[in-house]
Amino acid sequence: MAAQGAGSAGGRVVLGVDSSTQSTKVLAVDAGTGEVLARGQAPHTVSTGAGRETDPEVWWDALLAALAQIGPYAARAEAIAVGGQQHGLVVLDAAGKALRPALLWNDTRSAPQAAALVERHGAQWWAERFGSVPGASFTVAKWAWLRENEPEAAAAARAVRLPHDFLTERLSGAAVTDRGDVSGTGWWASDREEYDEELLAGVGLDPALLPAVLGPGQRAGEVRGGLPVRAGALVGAGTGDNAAAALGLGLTPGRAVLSLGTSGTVYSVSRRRPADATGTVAGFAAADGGWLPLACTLNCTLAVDKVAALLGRDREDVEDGGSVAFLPFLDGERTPNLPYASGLLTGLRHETTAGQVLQGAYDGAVYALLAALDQVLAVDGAQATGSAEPLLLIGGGARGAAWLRTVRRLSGRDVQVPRAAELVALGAAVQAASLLTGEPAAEIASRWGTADGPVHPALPRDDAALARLAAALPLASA
Ligand SMILES: Nc1ncnc2c1ncn2[C@@H]1O[C@H](COP(=O)(O)OP(=O)(O)O)[C@@H](O)[C@H]1O
Ligand SMILES: O=C(CO)[C@@H](O)[C@H](O)COP(=O)(O)O
Repeated sequence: MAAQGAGSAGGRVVLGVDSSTQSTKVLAVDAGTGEVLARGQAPHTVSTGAGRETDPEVWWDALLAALAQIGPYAARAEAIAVGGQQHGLVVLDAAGKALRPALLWNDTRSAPQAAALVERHGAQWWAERFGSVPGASFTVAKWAWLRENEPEAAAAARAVRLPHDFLTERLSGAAVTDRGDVSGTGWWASDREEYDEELLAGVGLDPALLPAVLGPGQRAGEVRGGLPVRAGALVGAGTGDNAAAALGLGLTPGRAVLSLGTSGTVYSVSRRRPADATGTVAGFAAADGGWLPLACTLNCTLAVDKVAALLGRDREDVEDGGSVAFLPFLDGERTPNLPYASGLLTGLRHETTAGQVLQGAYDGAVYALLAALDQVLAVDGAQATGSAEPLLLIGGGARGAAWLRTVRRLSGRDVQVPRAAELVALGAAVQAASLLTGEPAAEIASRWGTADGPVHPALPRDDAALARLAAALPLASA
């Protein structure tokens, strides 16, 4: 499609979708100004107990429900794109029906398979070839788990997808993914930017079952008939949720994002391909052609909300002081790689208050993310000039005063909170608008002012709290 530029964008409607762990959000956005015209949201159900699973039909129904909430904008939209939770394993039959619920990124049952894959090839091999050392979250470990535990489901698979691919295919009929999301599978070689057939053969996955990988700016196709979105509207390639938010923010090297949602993530964009053999920093690809070094935790807003509920307190009802160290690893942990860990509370005294325990959970939830911040920024290396720039704080937790104060206290950095609340959906809308007008995504994000918002000045860094957490960590690994 020929580039039309900003002038042609005014008054035209694009849709951005965020299909994350807990819910689907849809924004209808004016492609010219970035004004959010309407918003829809519908919840997902996630299994509890040993695993974390969601039936992909739940995502599709939630997308339809969220679209129903945006009134006439669904039918008016000229383009749509989907940002989705990363890594999830979706196995489909020949008719496109899920053979079993999707195994989600925060399902740690695949930890032994991840460890075996790293053992088989070595961490250095993984880092150099794939940019990441796979942990339990990576799709390749989930596929290995499925083959070992439910071989009949693996054998029956006629298509293997990521969550956002599943939705893109339902919208357009196209079996595609993008380089951002595919980089979290563990079977896409980031050094060559293609599926790694040797690795796929080793894990018994036929490459024919995988979607085609679209490059930046490529489109998946058009919306098929019979859906609430106008038939013929353009469908973007979509991407993983973190890559979508980076697109939405118009992120440039040297600026870091801290996202507080079901997962905690810290990331930046880089012109250099990441290859961290320690496994702390995952070497994802960005949706615009660059790279997205990222560290991710399993225990963030849900863990802190759970602790608040256990204490019978509002999530904002925190108190300073005291001597506790709280590692809220309620779901096991990914950063650091402790999939079998559980929550750990140390330093309790008679004078400890419930508010201090709750504050301890906040501290423990951001500790590892802030520890990885410099490593994430270092990937772009000498060219990264803006490491003193404010941290961008996004995700549901960015709406909370206690989260904001915790990040300022433990990072010792200025923190900027974009006024735009839904950066993943907005990033998907940026991709859709870029497809429609032919403008680069970064120009659209800049015109829309997506990162604009107040900057909260740094607080003196609470080194005592950080030291207590550092001392507690070896106990969680025991
Ligand atoms: N006003 C708020 N203050 C603090 N936390 C909030 C607020 N609103 C939502 N949250 C948190 O945000 C989380 C959801 O964040 P979100 O980024 O939407 O998650 P996800 O993308 O993983 O589905 C909830 O678990 C909740 O704890
Ligand atoms: O696994 C990762 C990143 O590698 C997670 O960030 C998922 O992409 C889920 O995101 P949220 O639902 O928490 O936004």
